[in-house]
Amino acid sequence: MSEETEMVVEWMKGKDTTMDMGWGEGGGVKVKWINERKGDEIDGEIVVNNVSSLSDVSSPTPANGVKIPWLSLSNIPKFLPGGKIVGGGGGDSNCVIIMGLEGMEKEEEDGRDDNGNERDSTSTDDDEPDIRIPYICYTYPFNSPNHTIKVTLLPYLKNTLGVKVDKVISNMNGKSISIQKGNNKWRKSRVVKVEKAFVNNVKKGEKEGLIDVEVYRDVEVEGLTVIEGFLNEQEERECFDYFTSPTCKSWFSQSRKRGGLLRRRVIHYGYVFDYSTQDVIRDRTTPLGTCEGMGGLNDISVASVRDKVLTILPGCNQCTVNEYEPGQGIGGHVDTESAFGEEIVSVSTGSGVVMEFREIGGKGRRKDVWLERGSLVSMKGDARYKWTHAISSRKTDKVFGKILKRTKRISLTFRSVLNVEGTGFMDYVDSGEEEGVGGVAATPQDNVKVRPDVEGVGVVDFYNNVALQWTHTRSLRGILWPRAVGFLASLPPGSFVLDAGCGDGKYFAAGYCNGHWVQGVDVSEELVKCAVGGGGRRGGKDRMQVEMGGSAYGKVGNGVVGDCLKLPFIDEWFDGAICIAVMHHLSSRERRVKCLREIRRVLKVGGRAEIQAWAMEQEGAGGKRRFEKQDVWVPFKVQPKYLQRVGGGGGEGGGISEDKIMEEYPEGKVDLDEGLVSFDRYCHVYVEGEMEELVKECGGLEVEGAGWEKGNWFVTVKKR
Ligand SMILES: O=C(O)CCC(=O)C(=O)O
Ligand SMILES: [Fe+2]
Repeated sequence: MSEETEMVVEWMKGKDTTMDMGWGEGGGVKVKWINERKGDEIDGEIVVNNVSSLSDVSSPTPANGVKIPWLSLSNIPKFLPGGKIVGGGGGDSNCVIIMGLEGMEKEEEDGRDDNGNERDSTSTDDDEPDIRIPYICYTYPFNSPNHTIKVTLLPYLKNTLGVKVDKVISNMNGKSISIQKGNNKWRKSRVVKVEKAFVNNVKKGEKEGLIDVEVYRDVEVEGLTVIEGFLNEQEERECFDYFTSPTCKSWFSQSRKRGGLLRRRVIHYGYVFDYSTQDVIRDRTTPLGTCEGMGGLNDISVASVRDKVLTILPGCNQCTVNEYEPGQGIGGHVDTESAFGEEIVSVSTGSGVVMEFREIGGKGRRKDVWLERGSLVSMKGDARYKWTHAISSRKTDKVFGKILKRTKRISLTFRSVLNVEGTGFMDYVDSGEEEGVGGVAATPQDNVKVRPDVEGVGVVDFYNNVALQWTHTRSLRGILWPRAVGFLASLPPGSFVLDAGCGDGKYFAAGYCNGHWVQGVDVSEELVKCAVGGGGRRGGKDRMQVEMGGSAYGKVGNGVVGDCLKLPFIDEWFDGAICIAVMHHLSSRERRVKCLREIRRVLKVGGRAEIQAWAMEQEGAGGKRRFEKQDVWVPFKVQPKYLQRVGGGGGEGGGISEDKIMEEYPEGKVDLDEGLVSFDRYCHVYVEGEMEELVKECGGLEVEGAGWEKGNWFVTVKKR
C-alpha cells in the first residue's frame, strides 16, 4: 500500500493522521487530516503546507443533480500526486484548501459585488442547498498577513455548475463567498461555504527573513556527511562547464509539455528515473528521457568525478544530473527506498545551496546544511530513510550571517539502483542497432525500435500536436466503440467511472448519460483541454445526445492531465473504468502490466473495467490498416489550420507557410501536394490472447469476457 493510501486508510479509521506527501516536485506537502465522526458523516479538515507547485488534486465529477453528502466517507476528496489540473491555479500555489460548495440556492436580484470580495451570505435553513459538493481549491498568491487569497475552483466545479473561477476573498476561515456565474453576474444563490479552511503560511522564512543555516548547527542527523572540497576548483569548474556547454545535448525535462512533473532539467545515466512513478525504469525502454550510456560520463571532464565517487560508493550504477536555475529547488522527499540502495551521494557544482533536512515523525526536527561548490553530501542511515531532504525554491541562502545569491547549480547525484542486472551505466552502451521487440526483425518504417523516447515523441507529443485536428474529426464523427458504450451502460447508475486515457473526452457523454460521474485522465494536456474545455463537439450517427442545454462538453466529465502508469487517484475509489485505445501506446510489456495494475488499484473490489486496444489482426474490420509487425508507427494527417503552434485554431488557416510549420513541428512531415502535415504515432498492436496474458500477469482481476471487436481486442475484467 502506498504511503498516501495508508494515510487515507488511517483517516478512514477516524484517527488523526499526519503525513508527508513528499512527492518530488510537489514540494514536500504536509497533510494533516483531522476528523470527527458525526454519525455517518465525517467532518474533516486538511492542512497542506508547502505546495511549491501546482499538483494534482482531483475528485470525480458530480453530474448536475446528483446528491452527495458533505465530506461523507464515500466522497472525501481523494487526491494523489501525479495529475495536473488544466487551467488550474498556476504554479505559485502554496496552499490547498478544502471547501464545501453549497449550490442551487435561490437566485437573488442583485448579487453583484463590485469589489469581487467575499459577501456575507451565510445560508439559512430555508436555503438548504440541494447539492453539496466538497472540493479542493488552490490558492495563490499567498499574501500574508491578511491571508488574501485568490481562489481557483477545480475545473469540475466550473464544469458542473458553470461558475467563474478566480475570485479574491479574504480571511478564509469559516467564511462564505459568492461566486460568479455567467457574464459577470454575481449569484448570491451559489454560495461557497468555506468549511474550516486552513491556511498555513509556510513561507515563514521569507517573512521573517531567511533562516540561517547556523540556526540548526547543533542538530545531529545520523548518517549525514558533507565533504567540503571533494572536487578541487578545477574539477568542479570543468564538470560544470561540461554540462553547461551547448555541446551537451542530453538535457531533458520531464516537463509540463510531456505532462510530467519536473520544472528543472535533468540527465540520467545508467537508468532513467520516472518522476511520475517515482521509480527507476529497469528495462531501459522508457519514454521519459535519454538513458545515457557511457557517452556523457566518460568525457574526461566528468569521468574523473564519476571515478572519485566510485571510490566512496563502489556499487553505484546510476547518476542523475540536476540543473537548478536560481529560484528552482526540489521538494522534500526520501529517495525511493525500493529503487535505490542504502547510500546516496550528491556533488554540487556551479553554486552552493542550502539543503534542508526534516525528520519524519519523531520530533519533526530540521537540519540545514550548506553545500558549497565542489562539496559532496552523503546520506545513509537515518539521513537516507528517516529524514526528507529538500532545496527550497529561492534565489538566496543565508549562510552563517551572509546572504548569498544563488547562481546556476548543477548537481550530480549517484545512487545504486536495486534489482537490476549488470552494472548500470558502467557497461551500458546504446548500440543504436535496429532491434525489434521480442526478437522480431525491424525496419525503421514499420517496426519501432522500442527506444527511450518512443512514447514521449510518439504518443505525448503526437497527441499534443494533433489534438485540435483529432478532436475535430473524431468528436465530430463521434464514433464510440460499441462494447465500451455497452460496458458503461452495464454499470449501476451513479458509478464513479475512470476514463483512463480519456483523450478529448469522447466517452464522457456516454458515461454521463448512464448517470455516472466520469473522471478522465490523459497524458496529453491539449487533449484534456478539449475534454474539459469545449474543444470538441459531438455529432455523427453514433453521437451521444446530451440534453443539457448548451454544450455538453465539459459538463459531463472531468479531465486531469496525468499518467495511466501512476494514476492520480487513491486506491479503491472507482466503481468502473474504461481504458480504450490506450494500451496500444505503451512501449513495453512491463509498462502495459503496470497500467493494468494501476487500473486495478483504483477500482473498488468488485469494480469492473473494460480495456480495449488495437488488434494486429484487422481482417474483417473494414479498415484500411494492415499491420505487419506489432510495434509500428502509424501516421496521422493534420490540416495546417489545426496546428496551434503556427497559429492554427481551426479557422481558415490560410497563409501558414511550410517553413514555419517545419520550424515549429520538426517531427511533422509536410506533404505539399496534399497540403497536409503528417505525424507519426507509436503503437503496439495486440495479437490474440496477449491482452489476457497481461491481465493474468497483473493478477487480481477476473476476466468476464474477452474477444475481438471491430479491429480491437477487448477484455472485460472484475477486481477480485
Ligand atoms: O540536487 C541535489 O543535490 C539533490 C538531488 C536529489 O535529492 C535527488 O535527485 O533525489
Ligand atoms: Fe534526493
